[in-house]
Parts: sequence; structure tokens; C-alpha cells
Amino acid sequence: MLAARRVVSAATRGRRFSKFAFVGAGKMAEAMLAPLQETTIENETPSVSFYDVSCAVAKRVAEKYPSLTRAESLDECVDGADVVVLCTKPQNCDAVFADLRPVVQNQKTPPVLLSILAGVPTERFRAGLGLQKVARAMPNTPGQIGCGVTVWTAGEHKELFTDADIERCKGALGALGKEIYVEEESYVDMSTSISGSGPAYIFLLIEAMVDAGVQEGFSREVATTLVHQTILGSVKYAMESGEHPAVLKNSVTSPAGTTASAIYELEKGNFRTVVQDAIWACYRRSLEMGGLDSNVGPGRSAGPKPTTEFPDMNGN
Ligand SMILES: NC(=O)C1=CN([C@@H]2O[C@H](COP(=O)(O)OP(=O)(O)OC[C@H]3O[C@@H](n4cnc5c(N)ncnc54)[C@H](OP(=O)(O)O)[C@@H]3O)[C@@H](O)[C@H]2O)C=CC1
Ligand SMILES: O=C(O)[C@@H]1CCC=N1
Repeated sequence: MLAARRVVSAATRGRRFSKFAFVGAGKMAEAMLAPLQETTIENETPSVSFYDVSCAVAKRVAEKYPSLTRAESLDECVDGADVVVLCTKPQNCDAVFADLRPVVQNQKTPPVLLSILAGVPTERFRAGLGLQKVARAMPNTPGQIGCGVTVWTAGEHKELFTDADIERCKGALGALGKEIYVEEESYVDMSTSISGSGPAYIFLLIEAMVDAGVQEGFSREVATTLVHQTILGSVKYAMESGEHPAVLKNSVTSPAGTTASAIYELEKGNFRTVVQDAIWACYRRSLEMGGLDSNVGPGRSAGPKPTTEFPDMNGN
């Protein structure tokens, strides 16, 4: 299922189609390319080029998406782009900056840089590439089928972005599923630990449940169907019913029944705190990668502070 096509705003009506240049065409870029080629932005299908230093990766993507333009060089890829979508690894930022800086500086109109790199703050791109307009997003792999969720920000310099710039970023990210704009960049690091990396936690759960089914004697195929459908159905039920998960869990758990025995074991293994510790560890790693204070989490000194006051005894 792909996301609904976007409605065009008056701000961008009548302009030429948007051009997106993907630098790096690996796993996450590919997840973004599939829905992007199906969507419309500014009432047009956007033009999309991509470049990857790995010929094998570029060749595979070109074969899979023949309507996209495979560029042979970074210059060719970025030439005339409205938005450069950076999809390389955070670990080789400096090498990428060295190659990309002269190319973006050479453009008549400086493009927007939309980074999906985990952990790397917008200021680092502004300094490394000499670009003013830097947006940062944290998408996830289910975006490949239009079922993703992305948290993104234009950082502290949002006022430099035109309506069309924002619409292009929103359009590209909206093609992946839900997009949530945040004013504060720290929420992008936080979302990495929940939605960005989250699919991996779910896949681990799927793997564990399927393996248990196989241990019990199901064929792997049937066990996989049981697990997929259980997780899919539970998510849809939770979303459609709007009930608190504890209520839904209790409705499955009969007195002295089977579920209670399973939940006892999960709780004995600290299931919920293990999940929460994993999420905090992921957030800490994102902050570390950005050179920020990562001493966050229960019992640690840094990190988010409550933003609202507790009500007084009268509820005011
Ligand atoms: N995977 C995920 O679920 C998510 C990933 N992200 C972020 O997305 C980014 C990409 O991750 P992912 O797709 O998994 O990584 P991949 O390694 O699959 O893709 C990165 C690609 O970029 C290529 N590359 C490296 N340097 C350059 C360069 N100078 N110019 C062009 N291409 C280059 C790499 O080639 P080579 O391997 O030869 O170096 C590789 O093919 C990361 O920053 C990650 O933090 C964000 C959200 C979710
Ligand atoms: O593991 C990572 O660093 C990337 C970022 C979010 C998902 N994968």
C-alpha cells in the first residue's frame, strides 16, 4: 500500500517539477526511492537522480527503478537539484563533505540538504557543506511500502526555507507514510530510538516467535503466517479500538489461563524494562554519534527535562 498522493499548495503551484538528488543509494535510500517515484509533489512526479560510490549498488537500484536517473558522478547527480537527500553512513561524513562541498557550492541556487543520517546534527552539515538550508529526518524502512513514519525538522534556521522547500521535504517524506514535523532537533535523536531503529526490534520479536513456533512443531511457513498476522492484527486492533494497551492485554489474559503464564515469564525476564533500556541505549548512541552529552536515561543527569509544570493541588 503506498501513501496517498499529496495535494499541492498554492505556494508551489505553477512551478517546474522538483528535482531530488540522492547521494548514497543503499538500503534506506532505496526505501525512499520506491514511494517517491510513485508520488506527486508540486503537481508533478518529481525528477529523481541518485549516485552511489558502489557501482554494484547503483546498478542494482538502476535496474530496479528504471524511471530514475542513475548519475555517473556526484556533479551529475546534484546538478540543478532542489533537494539533495543525503543517505550515506554517519561514520564517513567527513569524506562525503570533502566530495560534496565543492559540488553544492557550484550550484547556481544552493539546494536544500535533507539528511537522514542517524545522530549527525544539522549544524555539522551547515559547517561541513557551507549550506544554509539543512533539514534532518529520521525515516524507517517500512517507508518502502508507504507504511513508515518519519520525524523531521528544518532545525533552528527554518526561516531560511521557502514554502516550496518545506513542501518538497514534506512531500518526499510523506510519500513514505506519516511525517511528523518537530521544532526541536533533539526529538529526531529520540525518534531514532523508537521509530528509526524500531523495525529491527519488531523483526527480532518476529524471529523469536517464529522460532518458538518451529520448536513446537509448526512448519516455518505456518509459524511465520501466525506471527505476522498476530502482530499486524494486534497493531490494527490497538489503533482502531483506541484502548490503552493494558486494557487490550487484560482482555487476552484469562484468570489462571495460558496468557497469564506467558506474561509471568516475560515479566520475570524484565521484558518491559529490557525494551525501555534498549530504547534509551539507542538514544544515547544517537547523541554520542553527534558528539552530544549522552548521559540520558533513568537515573542519569542529562537529557530531556519536563516541559510543563505539575498542576497544583487545585488542578491549576
Ligand atoms: N537502515 C535504516 O533502517 C535507517 C538508516 N538511516 C540512515 O540512513 C543512512 C544510510 O543507511 P543505510 O541505507 O542503511 O546504509 P547503506 O550502507 O545501505 O547505504 C549507504 C550507501 O552510501 C554509499 N556511499 C558512501 N559514501 C558515498 C559517497 N561519498 N557518495 C555516494 N555514495 C556513498 C555506500 O557505499 P559503500 O558501502 O561502498 O561505502 C552505500 O552504498 C545512514 O546514515 C543511517 O543512519 C536512517 C533511518 C533508518
Ligand atoms: O542503526 C542505525 O544506525 C540506523 C539508524 C536508524 C536505523 N538504522
